[in-house]
Amino acid sequence: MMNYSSGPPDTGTQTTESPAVRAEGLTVVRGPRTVLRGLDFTVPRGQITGLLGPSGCGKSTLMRSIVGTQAKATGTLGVLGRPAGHPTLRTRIGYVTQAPSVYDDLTVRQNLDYFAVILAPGHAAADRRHSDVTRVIEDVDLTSHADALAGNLSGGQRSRVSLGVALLGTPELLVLDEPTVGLDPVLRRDLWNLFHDIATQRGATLLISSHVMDEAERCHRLLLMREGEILADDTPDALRTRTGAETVEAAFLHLVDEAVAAGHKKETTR
Ligand SMILES: Nc1ncnc2c1ncn2[C@@H]1O[C@H](COP(=O)(O)OP(=O)(O)OP(=O)(O)O)[C@@H](O)[C@H]1O
Repeated sequence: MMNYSSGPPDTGTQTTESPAVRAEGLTVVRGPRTVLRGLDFTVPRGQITGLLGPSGCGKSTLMRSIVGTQAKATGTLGVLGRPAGHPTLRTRIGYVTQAPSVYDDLTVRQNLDYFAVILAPGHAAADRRHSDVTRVIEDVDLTSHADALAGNLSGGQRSRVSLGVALLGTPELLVLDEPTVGLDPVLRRDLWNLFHDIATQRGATLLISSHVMDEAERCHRLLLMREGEILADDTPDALRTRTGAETVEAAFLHLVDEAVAAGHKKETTR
């Protein structure tokens, strides 16, 4: 069960400076394991925050907590000024999981039409739905496949249909779990350009997970994770400067070595 405390009361007068996400002591237990260990962090509004770390470090669990679908999460977790999982957040957050959620027996356009009707039902919204769906198909570069069955698409194309669904409602917060896995370099570049457009032109906040370190360089801020803990919460530049490393990847490895050394030190002084 989700068991977040709500944090400071939501006054409905959040300033643009208040972070999109604020976590204090966020802890998640999955099965016998404590997967997130008392995390404190913020995700600033209108920027791209990258969530990076090795496979199994807890990135998806953290994202599921933010979108309100993670069981056994405790601590304080505020999202867009509400406790995570609050019903009013449903239309304000777009979430794309690693497994594409598309209907194989519908075409790309039919998939998007279906979700567009859920977001904006009624005859009066038909024209808007049509233009939204066409815009999104262009955004995710699937115009030439708009009438192809989703079941006949490649893995990367199916992921882009899922991303399109999340972009339909012009959400304030987009949570994207490894959206570029399996994509070729040109598509990855185009998608990152799209992410930047969404942040700068629409003022949306994006939280994007990846374990590809070169993608870290494209983020405004980074949360670097390891084994359920946050190793660093900073800009790519500040991380490189702080560690004296040339790349974020080298900075991350430096921080891992530091954390391991600190762990050893703690063990030997016990
Ligand atoms: N249902 C579950 N029961 C117990 N442990 C789980 C369960 N699901 C995930 N875990 C564990 O939680 C930890 C974090 O998993 P999570 O999926 O959040 O990692 P991740 O960083 O997103 O990994 P990846 O990059 O491979 O997707 C992992 O060690 C995993 O084994």
